Amino acid sequence: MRKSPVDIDKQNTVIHIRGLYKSFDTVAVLTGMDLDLYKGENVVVLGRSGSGKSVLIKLIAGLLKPDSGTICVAGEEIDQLSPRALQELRLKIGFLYQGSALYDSMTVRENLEFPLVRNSPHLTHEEREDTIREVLENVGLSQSIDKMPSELSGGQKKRVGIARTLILHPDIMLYDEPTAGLDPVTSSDINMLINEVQQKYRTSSVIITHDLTCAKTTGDRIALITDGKFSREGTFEEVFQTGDAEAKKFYDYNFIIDT
Ligand SMILES: Nc1ncnc2c1ncn2[C@@H]1O[C@H](COP(=O)(O)OP(=O)(O)OP(=O)(O)O)[C@@H](O)[C@H]1O
Repeated sequence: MRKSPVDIDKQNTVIHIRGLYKSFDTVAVLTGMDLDLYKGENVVVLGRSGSGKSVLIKLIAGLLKPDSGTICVAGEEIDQLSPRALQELRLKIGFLYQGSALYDSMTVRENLEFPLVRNSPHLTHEEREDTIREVLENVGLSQSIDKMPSELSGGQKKRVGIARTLILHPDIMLYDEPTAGLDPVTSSDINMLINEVQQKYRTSSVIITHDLTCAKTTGDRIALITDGKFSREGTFEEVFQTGDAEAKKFYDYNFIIDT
Protein backbone atom coordinates (compact mmCIF):
# COMPACT_ATOMS: atom_id res chain seq x y z
CA MET A 1 0.00 0.00 0.00
CA ARG A 2 1.33 3.47 -0.90
CA LYS A 3 1.70 5.79 2.00
CA SER A 4 -0.73 8.69 2.43
CA PRO A 5 0.94 12.09 2.27
CA VAL A 6 1.97 13.59 5.60
CA ASP A 7 2.84 17.08 6.73
CA ILE A 8 6.62 17.37 6.32
CA ASP A 9 8.37 20.64 7.23
CA LYS A 10 11.26 20.95 4.80
CA GLN A 11 12.40 24.17 6.47
CA ASN A 12 13.15 22.20 9.62
CA THR A 13 16.01 19.67 9.38
CA VAL A 14 16.11 17.45 12.45
CA ILE A 15 19.04 15.28 11.33
CA HIS A 16 21.77 16.73 9.12
CA ILE A 17 24.69 14.49 8.14
CA ARG A 18 27.56 15.48 5.90
CA GLY A 19 30.66 13.57 4.80
CA LEU A 20 30.29 10.79 7.36
CA TYR A 21 33.11 8.25 7.50
CA LYS A 22 33.26 5.19 9.77
CA SER A 23 35.65 2.24 9.55
CA PHE A 24 36.35 -0.73 11.78
CA ASP A 25 39.99 -1.79 11.48
CA THR A 26 40.51 -2.10 7.75
CA VAL A 27 36.80 -2.28 6.86
CA ALA A 28 35.43 1.03 5.53
CA VAL A 29 31.70 0.94 6.33
CA LEU A 30 30.51 4.51 5.71
CA THR A 31 32.50 6.44 3.12
CA GLY A 32 31.25 10.02 2.94
CA MET A 33 27.55 9.65 3.65
CA ASP A 34 25.16 12.64 3.52
CA LEU A 35 21.58 12.66 4.83
CA ASP A 36 18.90 15.17 5.81
CA LEU A 37 15.80 14.18 7.74
CA TYR A 38 13.01 16.76 7.86
CA LYS A 39 10.52 17.39 10.65
CA GLY A 40 7.61 14.97 10.38
CA GLU A 41 9.29 12.75 7.78
CA ASN A 42 9.91 8.99 7.71
CA VAL A 43 13.10 8.07 5.86
CA VAL A 44 13.64 4.38 5.19
CA VAL A 45 17.26 3.27 4.86
CA LEU A 46 17.71 0.18 2.70
CA GLY A 47 20.89 -1.70 1.96
CA ARG A 48 22.35 -5.16 1.85
CA SER A 49 23.48 -6.98 4.97
CA GLY A 50 26.64 -5.39 6.28
CA SER A 51 26.13 -2.17 4.30
CA GLY A 52 26.20 -0.08 7.48
CA LYS A 53 22.54 0.59 8.30
CA SER A 54 22.87 -0.22 12.01
CA VAL A 55 26.19 1.61 12.20
CA LEU A 56 24.45 4.69 10.78
CA ILE A 57 21.67 4.78 13.38
CA LYS A 58 24.12 4.05 16.21
CA LEU A 59 26.15 7.06 15.02
CA ILE A 60 22.97 9.19 14.98
CA ALA A 61 22.15 8.08 18.54
CA GLY A 62 25.70 8.88 19.68
CA LEU A 63 26.38 5.23 20.52
CA LEU A 64 29.35 5.18 18.12
CA LYS A 65 31.80 7.94 17.21
CA PRO A 66 32.43 8.89 13.59
CA ASP A 67 35.96 8.90 12.16
CA SER A 68 35.10 12.16 10.41
CA GLY A 69 32.12 14.12 9.15
CA THR A 70 29.28 16.03 10.78
CA ILE A 71 26.17 14.69 12.48
CA CYS A 72 23.70 17.32 13.71
CA VAL A 73 20.69 16.02 15.62
CA ALA A 74 17.99 18.47 16.70
CA GLY A 75 20.41 21.31 15.96
CA GLU A 76 23.29 19.88 18.04
CA GLU A 77 26.53 18.60 16.58
CA ILE A 78 26.74 15.41 18.56
CA ASP A 79 30.50 14.97 18.36
CA GLN A 80 30.92 18.30 20.17
CA LEU A 81 28.60 17.52 23.10
CA SER A 82 29.69 16.81 26.66
CA PRO A 83 28.57 13.39 27.99
CA ARG A 84 25.82 15.13 29.97
CA ALA A 85 24.56 17.13 26.97
CA LEU A 86 24.62 13.96 24.87
CA GLN A 87 22.54 12.19 27.51
CA GLU A 88 20.00 15.02 27.38
CA LEU A 89 19.89 14.90 23.60
CA ARG A 90 19.29 11.15 23.72
CA LEU A 91 16.02 11.80 25.56
CA LYS A 92 14.76 13.34 22.31
CA ILE A 93 15.57 10.12 20.46
CA GLY A 94 13.49 6.95 20.71
CA PHE A 95 15.49 3.88 19.67
CA LEU A 96 13.48 0.74 18.88
CA TYR A 97 16.00 -2.10 19.01
CA GLN A 98 15.58 -5.17 16.86
CA GLY A 99 14.77 -7.47 19.78
CA SER A 100 12.63 -4.74 21.48
CA ALA A 101 15.10 -4.90 24.43
CA LEU A 102 12.47 -5.34 27.16
CA TYR A 103 13.46 -6.33 30.69
CA ASP A 104 12.32 -9.94 30.94
CA SER A 105 11.91 -9.90 34.71
CA MET A 106 9.57 -6.88 34.66
CA THR A 107 5.91 -6.62 33.70
CA VAL A 108 4.85 -4.39 30.81
CA ARG A 109 3.89 -1.69 33.35
CA GLU A 110 7.29 -1.89 35.04
CA ASN A 111 9.09 -1.79 31.69
CA LEU A 112 7.28 1.46 30.90
CA GLU A 113 7.63 2.86 34.40
CA PHE A 114 11.41 2.45 34.37
CA PRO A 115 12.27 5.26 31.90
CA LEU A 116 9.64 7.50 33.51
CA VAL A 117 11.01 7.14 37.04
CA ARG A 118 14.49 7.77 35.75
CA ASN A 119 13.77 10.72 33.47
CA SER A 120 10.58 12.33 34.88
CA PRO A 121 11.05 11.92 38.66
CA HIS A 122 8.67 14.82 39.38
CA LEU A 123 5.63 12.77 38.27
CA THR A 124 3.33 11.42 40.98
CA HIS A 125 2.41 7.74 41.06
CA GLU A 126 -1.01 8.59 39.54
CA GLU A 127 0.53 10.69 36.76
CA ARG A 128 2.91 7.86 35.92
CA GLU A 129 0.05 5.37 35.80
CA ASP A 130 -2.00 7.69 33.53
CA THR A 131 0.98 8.19 31.21
CA ILE A 132 1.61 4.43 31.00
CA ARG A 133 -2.06 3.70 30.28
CA GLU A 134 -2.27 6.42 27.63
CA VAL A 135 0.80 5.25 25.74
CA LEU A 136 -0.28 1.60 25.94
CA GLU A 137 -3.67 2.55 24.54
CA ASN A 138 -1.93 4.39 21.68
CA VAL A 139 -0.08 1.21 20.72
CA GLY A 140 -3.21 -0.94 21.19
CA LEU A 141 -2.00 -2.94 24.18
CA SER A 142 -3.99 -1.71 27.20
CA GLN A 143 -5.00 -5.23 28.15
CA SER A 144 -1.39 -6.40 28.49
CA ILE A 145 -0.28 -4.00 31.21
CA ASP A 146 0.31 -6.72 33.83
CA LYS A 147 1.82 -9.32 31.51
CA MET A 148 5.44 -10.43 31.46
CA PRO A 149 7.36 -10.08 28.16
CA SER A 150 7.50 -13.90 27.92
CA GLU A 151 3.69 -13.93 27.66
CA LEU A 152 3.70 -11.59 24.63
CA SER A 153 3.97 -12.39 20.92
CA GLY A 154 6.79 -10.88 18.83
CA GLY A 155 4.44 -8.21 17.49
CA GLN A 156 3.19 -7.32 20.97
CA LYS A 157 6.78 -7.02 22.22
CA LYS A 158 7.48 -4.57 19.37
CA ARG A 159 4.43 -2.57 20.46
CA VAL A 160 5.68 -2.42 24.06
CA GLY A 161 9.14 -1.45 22.74
CA ILE A 162 7.55 1.39 20.76
CA ALA A 163 5.45 2.41 23.80
CA ARG A 164 8.58 2.51 25.94
CA THR A 165 10.27 4.91 23.56
CA LEU A 166 7.13 7.05 23.12
CA ILE A 167 6.61 7.46 26.83
CA LEU A 168 9.32 10.16 26.88
CA HIS A 169 7.80 11.91 23.83
CA PRO A 170 10.84 11.73 21.54
CA ASP A 171 11.14 14.06 18.54
CA ILE A 172 13.05 11.46 16.56
CA MET A 173 12.46 7.71 16.26
CA LEU A 174 15.12 5.27 15.10
CA TYR A 175 13.63 1.92 14.13
CA ASP A 176 16.07 -0.97 13.71
CA GLU A 177 14.38 -3.62 11.53
CA PRO A 178 10.91 -3.10 13.05
CA THR A 179 9.32 -6.02 11.18
CA ALA A 180 12.19 -8.54 11.37
CA GLY A 181 10.96 -11.97 12.40
CA LEU A 182 7.26 -11.07 12.22
CA ASP A 183 4.66 -12.71 9.98
CA PRO A 184 3.23 -10.59 7.13
CA VAL A 185 -0.01 -9.70 8.95
CA THR A 186 1.76 -8.66 12.16
CA SER A 187 4.35 -6.79 10.08
CA SER A 188 1.56 -4.88 8.40
CA ASP A 189 0.11 -3.94 11.82
CA ILE A 190 3.53 -2.65 12.95
CA ASN A 191 3.90 -0.65 9.71
CA MET A 192 0.50 0.97 10.42
CA LEU A 193 1.57 1.70 13.98
CA ILE A 194 4.78 3.39 12.75
CA ASN A 195 2.62 5.66 10.57
CA GLU A 196 0.19 6.34 13.45
CA VAL A 197 3.12 7.28 15.69
CA GLN A 198 4.40 9.65 13.01
CA GLN A 199 0.99 11.37 12.80
CA LYS A 200 0.03 11.38 16.47
CA TYR A 201 3.40 12.25 18.00
CA ARG A 202 4.74 14.29 15.03
CA THR A 203 7.95 12.28 15.11
CA SER A 204 10.61 12.26 12.43
CA SER A 205 12.00 8.78 11.86
CA VAL A 206 14.82 6.79 10.37
CA ILE A 207 13.65 3.24 9.69
CA ILE A 208 16.18 0.63 8.68
CA THR A 209 14.86 -2.51 7.10
CA HIS A 210 15.27 -5.21 4.46
CA ASP A 211 11.52 -5.41 4.11
CA LEU A 212 10.30 -3.59 0.99
CA THR A 213 6.67 -3.79 2.12
CA CYS A 214 7.70 -1.92 5.27
CA ALA A 215 9.67 0.55 3.12
CA LYS A 216 6.76 1.20 0.78
CA THR A 217 4.18 1.49 3.56
CA THR A 218 6.11 3.67 6.01
CA GLY A 219 8.66 5.63 3.94
CA ASP A 220 8.04 9.16 2.72
CA ARG A 221 11.51 8.86 1.25
CA ILE A 222 13.74 5.85 0.60
CA ALA A 223 17.53 6.01 0.73
CA LEU A 224 19.54 3.09 -0.62
CA ILE A 225 23.09 2.49 0.67
CA THR A 226 25.69 1.26 -1.80
CA ASP A 227 29.40 1.20 -0.98
CA GLY A 228 29.10 3.28 2.18
CA LYS A 229 26.93 6.11 0.94
CA PHE A 230 23.47 6.73 -0.46
CA SER A 231 23.39 5.83 -4.14
CA ARG A 232 19.69 6.58 -4.65
CA GLU A 233 17.15 8.66 -2.75
CA GLY A 234 13.53 9.50 -3.44
CA THR A 235 10.05 8.05 -3.27
CA PHE A 236 9.70 4.28 -3.52
CA GLU A 237 8.93 4.60 -7.24
CA GLU A 238 11.80 7.01 -7.85
CA VAL A 239 14.26 4.58 -6.30
CA PHE A 240 12.96 1.37 -7.81
CA GLN A 241 11.57 2.34 -11.21
CA THR A 242 14.64 3.96 -12.68
CA GLY A 243 16.55 0.90 -13.85
CA ASP A 244 19.39 1.45 -11.34
CA ALA A 245 21.27 -1.87 -11.18
CA GLU A 246 21.70 -2.00 -7.37
CA ALA A 247 18.06 -1.01 -6.77
CA LYS A 248 16.89 -3.60 -9.27
CA LYS A 249 18.89 -6.36 -7.59
CA PHE A 250 17.47 -5.37 -4.23
CA TYR A 251 13.92 -5.25 -5.57
CA ASP A 252 14.08 -8.52 -7.50
CA TYR A 253 15.00 -10.53 -4.41
CA ASN A 254 12.22 -9.12 -2.24
CA PHE A 255 8.55 -9.87 -1.96
CA ILE A 256 6.22 -6.92 -1.67
CA ILE A 257 2.82 -7.41 -0.18
CA ASP A 258 0.15 -4.95 -1.25
CA THR A 259 -2.42 -4.70 1.51
N1 LIG B 1 31.35 -2.57 16.83
C1 LIG B 1 31.82 -3.06 15.68
N2 LIG B 1 33.09 -3.52 15.58
C2 LIG B 1 33.60 -3.99 14.44
N3 LIG B 1 32.88 -4.05 13.29
C3 LIG B 1 31.62 -3.63 13.30
C4 LIG B 1 31.02 -3.12 14.50
N4 LIG B 1 29.73 -2.75 14.22
C5 LIG B 1 29.55 -3.03 12.91
N5 LIG B 1 30.67 -3.56 12.36
C6 LIG B 1 30.84 -3.96 10.97
O1 LIG B 1 30.31 -2.92 10.16
C7 LIG B 1 29.68 -3.46 9.00
C8 LIG B 1 28.26 -2.92 8.91
O2 LIG B 1 27.49 -3.46 9.99
P1 LIG B 1 25.96 -3.10 10.21
O3 LIG B 1 25.54 -3.84 11.44
O4 LIG B 1 25.79 -1.63 10.20
O5 LIG B 1 25.29 -3.72 8.90
P2 LIG B 1 23.75 -3.71 8.51
O6 LIG B 1 23.64 -3.00 7.18
O7 LIG B 1 22.92 -3.17 9.61
O8 LIG B 1 23.52 -5.26 8.31
P3 LIG B 1 22.24 -6.20 8.58
O9 LIG B 1 21.25 -5.80 7.54
O10 LIG B 1 22.76 -7.59 8.36
O11 LIG B 1 21.77 -5.96 9.99
C9 LIG B 1 29.77 -4.95 9.12
O12 LIG B 1 30.89 -5.37 8.36
C10 LIG B 1 30.03 -5.19 10.60
O13 LIG B 1 30.77 -6.35 10.81
